[in-house]
Amino acid sequence: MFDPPSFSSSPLSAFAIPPFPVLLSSFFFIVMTIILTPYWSKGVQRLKPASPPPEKLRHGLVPSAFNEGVHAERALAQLRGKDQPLEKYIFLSRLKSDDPDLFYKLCLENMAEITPIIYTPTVGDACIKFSHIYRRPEGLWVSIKDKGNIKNVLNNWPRIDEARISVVTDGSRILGLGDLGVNGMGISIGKLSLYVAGAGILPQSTIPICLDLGTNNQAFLEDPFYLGLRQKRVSEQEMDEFMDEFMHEMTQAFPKMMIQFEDFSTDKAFRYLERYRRQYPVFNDDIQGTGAVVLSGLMNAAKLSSAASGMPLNAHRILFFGAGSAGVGVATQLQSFFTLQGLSVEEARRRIWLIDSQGLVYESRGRLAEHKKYFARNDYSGPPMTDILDIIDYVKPTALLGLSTISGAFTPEVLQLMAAINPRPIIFPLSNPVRLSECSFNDAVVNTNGTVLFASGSPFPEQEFVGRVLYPGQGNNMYIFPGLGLGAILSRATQVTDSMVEASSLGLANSLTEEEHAAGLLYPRVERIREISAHIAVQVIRAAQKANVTHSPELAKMDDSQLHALVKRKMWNPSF
Ligand SMILES: NC(=O)C1=CN([C@@H]2O[C@H](COP(=O)(O)OP(=O)(O)OC[C@H]3O[C@@H](n4cnc5c(N)ncnc54)[C@H](O)[C@@H]3O)[C@@H](O)[C@H]2O)C=CC1
Ligand SMILES: CC(=O)C(=O)O
Ligand SMILES: [Mg+2]
Repeated sequence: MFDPPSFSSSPLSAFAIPPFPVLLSSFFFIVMTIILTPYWSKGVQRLKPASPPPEKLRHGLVPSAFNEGVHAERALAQLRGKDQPLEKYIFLSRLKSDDPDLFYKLCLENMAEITPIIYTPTVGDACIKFSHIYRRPEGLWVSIKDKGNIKNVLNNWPRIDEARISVVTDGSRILGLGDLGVNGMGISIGKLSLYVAGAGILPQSTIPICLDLGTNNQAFLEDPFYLGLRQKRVSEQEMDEFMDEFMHEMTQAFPKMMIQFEDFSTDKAFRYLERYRRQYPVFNDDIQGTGAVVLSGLMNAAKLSSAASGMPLNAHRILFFGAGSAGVGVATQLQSFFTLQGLSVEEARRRIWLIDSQGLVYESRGRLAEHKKYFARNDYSGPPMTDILDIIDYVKPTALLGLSTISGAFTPEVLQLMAAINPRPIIFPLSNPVRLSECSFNDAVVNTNGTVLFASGSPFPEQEFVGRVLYPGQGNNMYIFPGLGLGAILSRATQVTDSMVEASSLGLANSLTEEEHAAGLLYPRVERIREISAHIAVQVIRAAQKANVTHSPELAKMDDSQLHALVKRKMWNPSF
């Protein structure tokens, strides 16, 4: 019998000289490796999915008549073929993870159609059902159980060096829907999709973050599908300790990160904005972003209203229905509407009235929450005034702004009374989502005989009235945060100052085209969001430079047109 040669019989066999055939084949292998390596490595590189692979390599992997342009139309037809908004949301969410370029191409080309699906109002339903429609991980989850170990959780993020912007929620007040616990992740995801679509932020530099600090939503605690901790919300002290660690570790793990706080319940919204805003680049979208977007729309509306009434701009009277983080945030920002007209800050404060769940907010009413004190009236001391009609009669507002979450609170009588005292009443029902809006556009048009200057938080369709088409404005912070965030990132701002927020608002207000002004719009058309965000980003960068909070000396040397060109160049575009 032939015995195969043994190379392993002695401990030194690994060093023994192999027989000739083996030597020959090894030599052949080495030569071929040297010759072919450049081709193989090129081939491997060419197979990388970073840029679309050449058509040749796709041969056989796609059907013969496949064409990207037609495929985009196909995807849009698939989207439109779905009946329910939530099905559309799920379809788009899947598309975003399968093919981000196609997803963002569709967003950019169909902003007015897609924004209400990935954002308000549908994102509200998606958040309510988030634990039921959940498919795959997206974003970063940090829970109270991670306290003391947050650093390691953050370091698990796969693209740590690229991270530039995060939207952080604790889910305690999602839109006007209350405490949705970790289901709030949907709002962080939705806002960041708008950062990408609206301002060209690189998709891979965004991190949606949801903090799991328990929930007081009993139905969720009992729901077997609920994705969060089964415990009530932690105490204020425990949350403070958690937040201090979280914010510190965020800046350690992601030193170039801008942080947007989103949909924290009112007490926490004010608390954590105040606690961190001078230490980290952070802003609160509900307080500051909403303030900026409403200031902008109000500036445009007040001009039209004053043109009809002859009333000077500084004589407007603003009544807020709702005095939470959004109401008080907007009221604070609106003071600059009056100071820009020459009033002192104190005079500006006196142009503003608040209503909360107990009626008109005034000093002698009794104990007031801290955030309401600044705007509490000292010129009324009678019995509590609780009826909105009585309050309108007393204040005689030119503008009525709703941030209350009370659906239908602006009844036909309220709207008619506003129209009776103003040739062009300003009515902004800003609560989200649509079903919580204080009134619909149709109600506002009909009950003011078409004179209303209208903006809502969620979108309403345009209306025909007496042979004219009337357009509703969308007074939503989505017009502000993409440009504000982009400006802050590009200037490497160390803080988001009040002046940067105000600059974003003025930038938005003066971004309307002549055609938009002629159509009576209060906000630019959403299809122009990229252009608007670029314009806002330039104003924000300039404000950051003036406030001396930037780390980008090269931008300071540019004139405005160079800076604008740079901002546009920096915007990511889907390649499809
Ligand atoms: N359009 C936009 O861009 C934005 C809209 N919002 C919306 O604003 C709404 C309020 O948000 P937050 O201020 O954070 O909520 P919040 O719950 O802190 O404030 C609600 C306010 O409405 C008052 N209110 C409740 N019931 C009332 C009643 N029956 N009569 C009079 N006042 C009543 C409350 O006292 C409270 O002052 C939400 O629907 C949210 O979606 C928030 C941020 C941005
Ligand atoms: C739009 C938004 O931020 C909100 O409704 O909370
Ligand atoms: Mg919000």
